[in-house]
Amino acid sequence: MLSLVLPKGSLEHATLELFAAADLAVSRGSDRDYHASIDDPRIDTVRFLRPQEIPTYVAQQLFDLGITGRDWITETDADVVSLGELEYSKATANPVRIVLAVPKDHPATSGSDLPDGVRISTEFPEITRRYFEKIGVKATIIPSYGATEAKVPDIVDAIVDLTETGTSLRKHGLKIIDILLVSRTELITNAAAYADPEKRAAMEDIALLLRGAIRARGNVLLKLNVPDDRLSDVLAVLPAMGSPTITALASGTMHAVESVVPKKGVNRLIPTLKAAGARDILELEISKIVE
Ligand SMILES: Nc1ncnc2c1ncn2[C@@H]1O[C@H](COP(=O)(O)OP(=O)(O)OP(=O)(O)O)[C@@H](O)[C@H]1O
Ligand SMILES: O=P(O)(O)OC[C@H]1O[C@H](OP(=O)(O)OP(=O)(O)O)[C@H](O)[C@@H]1O
Repeated sequence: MLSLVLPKGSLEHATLELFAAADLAVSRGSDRDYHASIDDPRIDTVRFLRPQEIPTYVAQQLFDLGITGRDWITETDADVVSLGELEYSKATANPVRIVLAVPKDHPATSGSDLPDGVRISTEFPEITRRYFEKIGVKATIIPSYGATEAKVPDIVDAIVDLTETGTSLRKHGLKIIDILLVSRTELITNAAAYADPEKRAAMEDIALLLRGAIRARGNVLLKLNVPDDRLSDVLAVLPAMGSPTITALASGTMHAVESVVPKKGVNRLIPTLKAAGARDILELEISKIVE
């Protein structure tokens, strides 16, 4: 029923991992195969394309559903309907930022400190044009096709580029003087597909599975038994997503406790729970959390 377009390039690997975790594993002949499939009756076709082009093709109804960055939706100004953000980037769960950067020793501390005629290299000429128009600086915008950081200071004075971890900017001795956009990965559709009740229901199912898989990341389920007289001590040290589930056991004077907790720190939490009186502690992986 749905035609789906996924991003090739920076987001490709993380997208494939997410779809597998959401029980929507993508099958294709090789990583050079731009046609793929998902063994799910809600998804008829799967294509891989560059994220820059995805908003336009989704807006033109060539695809019902797509994944791309907010940066390219803004740059292309495509008429798409967002089904919400998905918390992942190339390397982390954090958003990326489109920033204005200059060499570390440059006196400018914001975009408006730059003089008219300043030369800017960028892969985002529209976002850059709108920004300089807004701050009233007449910049010369030079489109870049990659390796943008390497062009300062001899080819251009400053760059507008994407940063996630900041590694590339640091490596090239650049400092950020303004943030033009904070961009997350998004699930997008068009008004026609969104207005079709069957397609909309299918897209909402897919969104729910993807979000459930993201929400589960970094969490585990702890199950433990606690003697009644130690219950308050154990609950005092047990973090919980919401509140823990507590069930009286059929025999004796014990309660069973279940709680979703962050994986980070569980190596300290388990001994602390044991010291507080917990027994029979199980740590289980979680594939999805749908609240
Ligand atoms: N660390 C990252 N570096 C680059 N893009 C990232 C990163 N994390 C997330 N993204 C997102 O991935 C998309 C990358 O799109 P784009 O087409 O510019 O790059 P690409 O296809 O990965 O190719 P290239 O790396 O050659 O620029 C953007 O929407 C961007 O916001
Ligand atoms: O802040 P960081 O974590 O270092 O990530 C950001 C860098 O990653 C991307 O470059 P990419 O490697 O895709 O090459 P490109 O410059 O040729 O697009 C982007 O254009 C930045 O240069």
